[in-house]
Amino acid sequence: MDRTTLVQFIRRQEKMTPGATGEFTNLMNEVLVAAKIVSLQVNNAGLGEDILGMSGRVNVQGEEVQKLDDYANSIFIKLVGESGNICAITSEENEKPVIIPPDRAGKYIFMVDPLDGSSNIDVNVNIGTIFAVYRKQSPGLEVTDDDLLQPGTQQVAAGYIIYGPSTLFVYTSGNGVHSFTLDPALGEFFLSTQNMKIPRHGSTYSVNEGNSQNWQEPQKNLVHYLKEWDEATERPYKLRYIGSLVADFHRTLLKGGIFMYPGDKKSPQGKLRYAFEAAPLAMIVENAGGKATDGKQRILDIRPTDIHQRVPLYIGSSDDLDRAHTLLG
Ligand SMILES: O=P(O)(O)OC[C@H]1O[C@](O)(COP(=O)(O)O)[C@@H](O)[C@@H]1O
Ligand SMILES: [Mg+2]
Ligand SMILES: [Mg+2]
Repeated sequence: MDRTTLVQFIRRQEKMTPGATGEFTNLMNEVLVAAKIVSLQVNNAGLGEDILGMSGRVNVQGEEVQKLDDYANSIFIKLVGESGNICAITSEENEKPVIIPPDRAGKYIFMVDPLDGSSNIDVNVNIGTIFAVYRKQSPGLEVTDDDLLQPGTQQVAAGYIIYGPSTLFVYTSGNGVHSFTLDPALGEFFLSTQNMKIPRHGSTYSVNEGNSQNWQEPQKNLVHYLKEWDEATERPYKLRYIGSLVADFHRTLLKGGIFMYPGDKKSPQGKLRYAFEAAPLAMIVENAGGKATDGKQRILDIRPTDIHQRVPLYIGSSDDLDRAHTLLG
């Protein structure tokens, strides 16, 4: 393993940006410290402090909040919010944006799904954090919708952390996708893979087939096609579905294939959130040579109208996405 640390790597990349002031590196340093703290808690969940189970709260999404959701949310908001580089934070767990007082604010905006894969917290299956960084767009000190509701193309950086057998930090700032592994003994993330590229096509599809009775016909036809035997077009695909977006996406990034969370008759916009899940992963997959759409349009081109907007998500290998779009019509 390369002994380049995550901060060294980010500082080196930022230095290549004309006029860079080091603020971005400072911000990312707070993100990775928050990730280390959450990783410690996740890896020791069940030991000592009672961090498992429900918090008794229901969030703006109408979902029961687990204690680890709340814990991760508080850690990222506190550390990133106090970095001095942020003017606002939006979180899947907070109905309203957290606005930083102007005397302690900076030029970036941080958007976060602090704990992704909540249904897997108490069964010791991979969970994670997904985040995005934007620049403040509006002039002056006030934070406006122009700052909070930006299309994914405006992301300065995006990344995710996977907490599990090893804690991985995967990240892009538009110059390739790079992964870092946490050395728990040293408490440091070290570079493990530079310039990750997703295979042009894979052999797995990833979707919750339990929802199939609510799918529209084109979605049903697509999954039926993927499951049919046809050696000439390398089918059938194998089904792999963990129920943690970060883990299903990470496998797709490494092995190729397609992950889908479609809209359906009950939830036309699907389940996943644009700002905290779809847009960050879309920036990553495109920087790795893959594609991400809502079944029709490029995810990154969508301008959200609400910070908690949901969007159908099709993401993965370029050939598999092209095949899906042909069948979805
Ligand atoms: O249980 P379902 O409907 O298949 O949904 C699974 C999806 O829900 C999620 O857990 C939603 O994310 P949160 O856990 O952050 O709410 C994704 O990680 C996962 O892909
Ligand atoms: Mg999530
Ligand atoms: Mg979450």
